[in-house]
Amino acid sequence: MHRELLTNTKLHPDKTNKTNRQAMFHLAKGLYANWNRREQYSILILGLDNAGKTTFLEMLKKEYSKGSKSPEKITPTVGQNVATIPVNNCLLKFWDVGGQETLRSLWPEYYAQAHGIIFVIDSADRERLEECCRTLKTVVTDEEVEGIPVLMLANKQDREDRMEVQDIKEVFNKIAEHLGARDSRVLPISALNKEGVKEAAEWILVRLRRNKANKPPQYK
Ligand SMILES: Nc1nc2c(ncn2[C@@H]2O[C@H](COP(=O)(O)OP(=O)(O)OP(=O)(O)O)[C@@H](O)[C@H]2O)c(=O)[nH]1
Ligand SMILES: [Mg+2]
Repeated sequence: MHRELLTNTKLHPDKTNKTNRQAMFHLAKGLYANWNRREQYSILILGLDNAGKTTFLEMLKKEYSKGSKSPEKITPTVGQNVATIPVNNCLLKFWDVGGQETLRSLWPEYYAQAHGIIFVIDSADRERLEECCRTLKTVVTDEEVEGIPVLMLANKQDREDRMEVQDIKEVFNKIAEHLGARDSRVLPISALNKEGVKEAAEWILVRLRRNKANKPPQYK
């Protein structure tokens, strides 16, 4: 019986070669696919309406990939804008959601999937600084956001009526104390002039990678 089976399964030398070649091909294909897979992190862009979130995202697209909207075509976000952008051999999937007060109740829906948060501040909007602080506090004290890196962007640095970066840092670093051991930073940028945009993406990517063991990326 065994002998019969063996005899029956004995392959013709040509067939063996073909089978081996096929196996090698599939192995190589699998290895290549795995080797070629990139880490993908999701980043949530938050901040009050008019802070410059969508402008920041469009400028990121301009910096790292093709096809971005020109600033004059950007309108207030009612739903969400999603863009996956390749940065330093990784993929950053940005979720830009509307900042109007009525839309902020939707933010927590995104927390669970976020590997990091970018909070955009309008450096020229003194009147809403208090509202901005309150909003950020609500975000960073949410337990679903616990442990993930938070980058605060003091945007619109090109405006003459902007608040001093040092003053903004003082206010927002106090809130960042809530972040405990988490990585956080205030960076000055001008989304409109594409200044500081690349630095922001690189800063957050380093922190996302550092936090990889706590919140693993997806592989794409
Ligand atoms: N001067 C200046 N204006 C900016 C800058 N970034 C954005 N703006 C302007 O601010 C306004 C609002 O920008 P958006 O990007 O739509 O703001 P948003 O945060 O996405 O707003 P919502 O979608 O309503 O939450 C637009 O008129 C932009 O051109 C900047 O760096 N400097
Ligand atoms: Mg927007």
